[in-house]
Amino acid sequence: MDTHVSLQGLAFTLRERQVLGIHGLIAPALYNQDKQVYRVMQSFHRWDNDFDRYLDLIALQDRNEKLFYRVVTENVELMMPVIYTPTVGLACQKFGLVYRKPRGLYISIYDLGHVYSIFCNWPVDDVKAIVVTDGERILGLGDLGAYGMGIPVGKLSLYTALAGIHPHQCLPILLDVGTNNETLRNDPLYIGLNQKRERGKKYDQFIEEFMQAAVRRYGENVLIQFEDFGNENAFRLLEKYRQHYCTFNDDIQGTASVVLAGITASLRLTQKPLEDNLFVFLGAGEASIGIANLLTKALMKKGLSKEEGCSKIWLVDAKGLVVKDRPSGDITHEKAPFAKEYQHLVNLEQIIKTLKPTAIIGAAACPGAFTEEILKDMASFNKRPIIFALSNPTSKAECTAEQAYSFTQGRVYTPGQGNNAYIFPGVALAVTSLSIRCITEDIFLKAAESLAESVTEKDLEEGRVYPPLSSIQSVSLKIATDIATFAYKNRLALHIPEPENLEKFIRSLRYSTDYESYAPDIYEWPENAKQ
Ligand SMILES: NC(=O)C1=CN([C@@H]2O[C@H](COP(=O)(O)OP(=O)(O)OC[C@H]3O[C@@H](n4cnc5c(N)ncnc54)[C@H](OP(=O)(O)O)[C@@H]3O)[C@@H](O)[C@H]2O)C=CC1
Ligand SMILES: CC(=O)C(=O)O
Ligand SMILES: [Mg+2]
Repeated sequence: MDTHVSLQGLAFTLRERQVLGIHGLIAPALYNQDKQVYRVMQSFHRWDNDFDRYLDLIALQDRNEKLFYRVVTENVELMMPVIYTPTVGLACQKFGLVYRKPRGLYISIYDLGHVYSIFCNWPVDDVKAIVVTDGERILGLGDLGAYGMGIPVGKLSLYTALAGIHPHQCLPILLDVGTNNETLRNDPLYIGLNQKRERGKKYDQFIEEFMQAAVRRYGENVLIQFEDFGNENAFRLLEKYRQHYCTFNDDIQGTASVVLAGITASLRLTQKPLEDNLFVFLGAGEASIGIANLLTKALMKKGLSKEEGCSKIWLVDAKGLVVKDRPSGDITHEKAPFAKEYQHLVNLEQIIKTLKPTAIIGAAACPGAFTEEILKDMASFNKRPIIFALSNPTSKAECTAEQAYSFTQGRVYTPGQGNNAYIFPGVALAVTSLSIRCITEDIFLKAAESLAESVTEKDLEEGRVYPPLSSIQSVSLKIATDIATFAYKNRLALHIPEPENLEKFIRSLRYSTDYESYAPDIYEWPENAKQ
């Protein structure tokens, strides 16, 4: 009963209320969806903090999904920071409080051997996209174990809100292998397994079984987006599965694409060709290595060799500058191509003074690492320094936009959010609409080009290197269409016949927030209920 009553609420017509047997169970007023939107917005603005707004919105998502997506799609700039970063970070930290109605599947290490049967408990048969996490590196907040479920839920909400992928075709999954976060394990509200993280062979078996079960249940075309896995597993699992499954790692590949797009757009302001730039990354993890690799690919497209491309990119990790033969040894396989023959500097201010980069990119979750001195130095070496502070949530950012503007003596512009949310919904839309089974690096390069093209001269004048969030739905559609065109040219799209007009085809598949009719309405609306 409750499901029916809340599904459309006061927007049920009189006839629908009678046919469904819910007449009298809701107040007599007949609302249309516009009026419901008005009520939601009143409620949204009543709160004085975003966490309460988050709770309000996810309660609406549970109650009336179409209304939820209508308000989010119409108010992306206002609502994205609430249902996604930065508020989703806080929501994950407090997920024991947030957890009411489970949205998505929880599969634990104890389900090893029967993971497929857990998939079969999910009541939807035509899932097209899964976002999965094991909760080990939730944004820059570290290991949040089962509390990490907020991330797949938030990401998939954007699949629908930004790309129009049907919500019932999206499945958030939390793989619970324990947590090494002792505070959480002692938290009486914790909802996950109270044990340390499983690692090694058993973990790998679990992931393998998960991948196989996902395909067995939903077919080989099901998209599996890895999100917020710990560094060690993220790279390994991407390498292991990228050729054989329809999968990508958003933190590595989606981030790479969004940052490459931002850099490409920035070059229109600095008027410096890509190959004349020098990049220093703070952090040499999933985000930084992903960006560095795609940037190298873009440099190679400009005619540089791989070595020449890598020579433009310097990494700084927890042990300082990534150089060959440094005392601590440990240059991982991913960092190795970027390790230089150079002295081992550890202090970032000193590194910046010595290397004089044109661009600095922060993805180390070290708040405030781009100090006043670094920002001032960047402004002294460059007329228009390129500064990306990527770490999430905002409390972990290397600097604020305001600091970047004031310490570089620049004008104050409208800050944007350099977030992979500009990329993954468009990629997912192309992949799920046209059955692209292998998501290659070239697809992320194409997505970056497409996103950079969406940046207008007006955006640049206003200091934006990304389109405004208010246009992100049309940007996602353009990215999807450009990827689709590329995929057909390169025999990556399996949907046949190839649609004549790709944009029209993709658009036609998109989710509508209009209500379904549950019964033909034989009654006229009373005059006083009309809007
Ligand atoms: N804006 C966006 O779209 C995205 C933002 N991010 C954000 O980027 C951040 C990093 O994510 P990710 O790369 O996946 O995380 P990882 O855990 O993979 O990498 C973190 C990196 O930071 C380095 N690091 C840690 N402490 C220091 C320090 N004191 N000085 C220098 N380097 C340090 C680590 O060094 P070492 O290798 O030595 O351990 C590691 O290389 C997070 O805050 C995340 O939210 C991530 C993806 C997308
Ligand atoms: C945005 C994102 O994916 C992250 O910070 O992990
Ligand atoms: Mg992430």
